[in-house]
Amino acid sequence: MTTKLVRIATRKSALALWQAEYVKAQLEHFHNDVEVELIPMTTKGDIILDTPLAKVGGKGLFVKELEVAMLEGRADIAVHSMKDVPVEFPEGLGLEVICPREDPRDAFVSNHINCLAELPKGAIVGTSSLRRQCQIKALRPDLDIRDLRGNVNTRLAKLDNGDYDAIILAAAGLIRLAMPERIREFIDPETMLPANGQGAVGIECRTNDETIKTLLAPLECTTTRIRVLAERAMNRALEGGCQVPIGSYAEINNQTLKLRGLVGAVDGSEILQSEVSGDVEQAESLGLQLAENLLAQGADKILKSVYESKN
Ligand SMILES: NCc1[nH]cc(CCC(=O)O)c1CC(=O)O
Repeated sequence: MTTKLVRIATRKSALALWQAEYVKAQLEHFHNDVEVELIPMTTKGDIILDTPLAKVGGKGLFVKELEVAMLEGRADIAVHSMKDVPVEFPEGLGLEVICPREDPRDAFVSNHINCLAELPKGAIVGTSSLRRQCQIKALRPDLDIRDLRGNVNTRLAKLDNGDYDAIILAAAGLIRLAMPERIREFIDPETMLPANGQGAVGIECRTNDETIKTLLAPLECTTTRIRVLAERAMNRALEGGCQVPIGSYAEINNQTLKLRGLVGAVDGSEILQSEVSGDVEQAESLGLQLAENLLAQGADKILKSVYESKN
């Protein structure tokens, strides 16, 4: 029996490494003839840390270098947080597997306040996500939203330093990094719609690499794939990357998929929302339908002004 080598291209942040180690452990669990090697690399998104992400522009800041490594044969797979993965893939690469989803909700994190609703007037909240910003602003126009960049640990350090009264992070990151106690409140999707794909880990590989695809197959989670497919279809139709004020969230009950979506003005002055449901087999077309509903409400005008303000 010859051992098969699987090389994982990964970012170096604690969360990226956790996700790569998770995939390594899963591959080793399902196959006794694989050897898995991690190839940590630095991406453009990791380097440009002093500019608000929304202004950096360019989709896929965190994935490009990993993709080049696979195309050049220096790595076999890349493990991504689905919400950072652009909707389109380069020629020759594809998303092969979507793993089981962690909690998709946003988390309210603070050292002295219990929940979003208890924030005093004028409190400083850290987030650099336009999606989080617009939803918080719509709910609480009195809050002072300030930019917050960096990986999960950097953001927590800035909170602990007293720069903010509270920060908003994906619950999934805190859970995976073994810091669930940091979460004061899981923010209900009714209050704040998560980003498409939030909490899900995806695996990308060369589309013609049958050996790797066979090895990856057991890691797939069908329900997560369907949910994320619907959420991403909406984003794709709105031509939204990850740095836009767009939220989407799919849930499955029996065979029925319920998809909610939102597009908001960055200052929270306008929030468009819609909801569709249908058979799980229709995941992608439900995503398109939802995007159309939002466009009919004027989502294109809001998104256009967001893109223009970035230039
Ligand atoms: N944009 C950064 C990013 N990409 C994925 C996660 C969290 C984990 C996930 O959504 O799977 C985070 C951090 C955050 O938003 O708090």
